[in-house]
Amino acid sequence: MTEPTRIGVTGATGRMGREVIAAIADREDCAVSFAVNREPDGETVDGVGIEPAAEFDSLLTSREPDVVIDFTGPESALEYVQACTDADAGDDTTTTTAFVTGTTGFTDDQQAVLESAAESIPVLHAPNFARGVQALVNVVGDAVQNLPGYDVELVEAHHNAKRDAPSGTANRLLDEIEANGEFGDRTHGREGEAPREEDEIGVHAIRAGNVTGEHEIILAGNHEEVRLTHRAEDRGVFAAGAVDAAVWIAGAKAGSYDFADVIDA
Ligand SMILES: NC(=O)C1=CN([C@@H]2O[C@H](COP(=O)(O)OP(=O)(O)OC[C@H]3O[C@@H](n4cnc5c(N)ncnc54)[C@H](OP(=O)(O)O)[C@@H]3O)[C@@H](O)[C@H]2O)C=CC1
Ligand SMILES: O=C(O)C1=N[C@H](C(=O)O)C[C@H](O)C1
Repeated sequence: MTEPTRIGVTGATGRMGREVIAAIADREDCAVSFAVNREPDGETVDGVGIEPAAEFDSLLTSREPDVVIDFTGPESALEYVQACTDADAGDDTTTTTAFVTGTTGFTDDQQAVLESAAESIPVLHAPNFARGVQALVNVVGDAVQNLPGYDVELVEAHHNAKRDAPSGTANRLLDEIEANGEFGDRTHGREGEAPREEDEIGVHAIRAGNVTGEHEIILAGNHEEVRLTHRAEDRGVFAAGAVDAAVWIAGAKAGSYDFADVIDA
């Protein structure tokens, strides 16, 4: 039997960190190597002790995880990926720790830092680890191409503690929409007196209560309407996808990967 993939978990007591630890516990092909947060208070998550994030670098060298799963924030994700690249000697003397991040809200510059880390270690970034969202990404371009001139609006809804808007998933879907049609500006929310521009894409971010994550693309014209909707019912769906990605990427070549690579493998 092959050795289980050893996974380091950041943001371990966050909404997603907890789900990731639970998802790892559900499987036999992987195990938690260590789990960190910034201010551990002796708490455990599913029996896993939480260690100080300040010790992340030394945990990388002492525990040698195959991969780190990160759901934190853009700045911290970059600090963690940098630590993984720094710990990698680029030869056989150290274990290369791959980096899987589901963190969203990166600026273009921050995204570039993630890309440059991928020159020395395997890095997989996905704004959404639900397989249904990947299916939605795959079909939305076709829908747009088949309905030229239709109005396109995107509505996403999340819990009231989410920081970034629009969501990372919304931005990914918008990129796909724009790559498949002739569009003008993205209009974030709408107010005032003028009707919508024919070619604008309306983008609406709802933040309320405990909503796990919903994305809907509306294509409307010619006295008809198509709605493509994904609704996550439980954060476990994201965690399961991230752990699939971690097991898949362990031992991969340095490079930049996304969740489609995992699904297509
Ligand atoms: N790709 C996907 O499928 C999904 C992506 N996400 C994304 O994952 C990220 C986290 O979401 P969620 O779990 O809901 O958020 P939470 O706020 O619940 O948890 C994030 C954790 O990250 C840590 N953290 C935040 N900022 C920093 C920092 N500057 N330095 C170090 N650690 C930090 C905190 O942990 P502590 O302070 O304890 O160390 C916090 O508990 C978001 O970007 C979200 O959009 C969410 C769901 C699915
Ligand atoms: O913050 C969240 O909760 C989520 N964030 C991701 C995003 O920004 O797209 C994915 C999911 O919708 C949940």
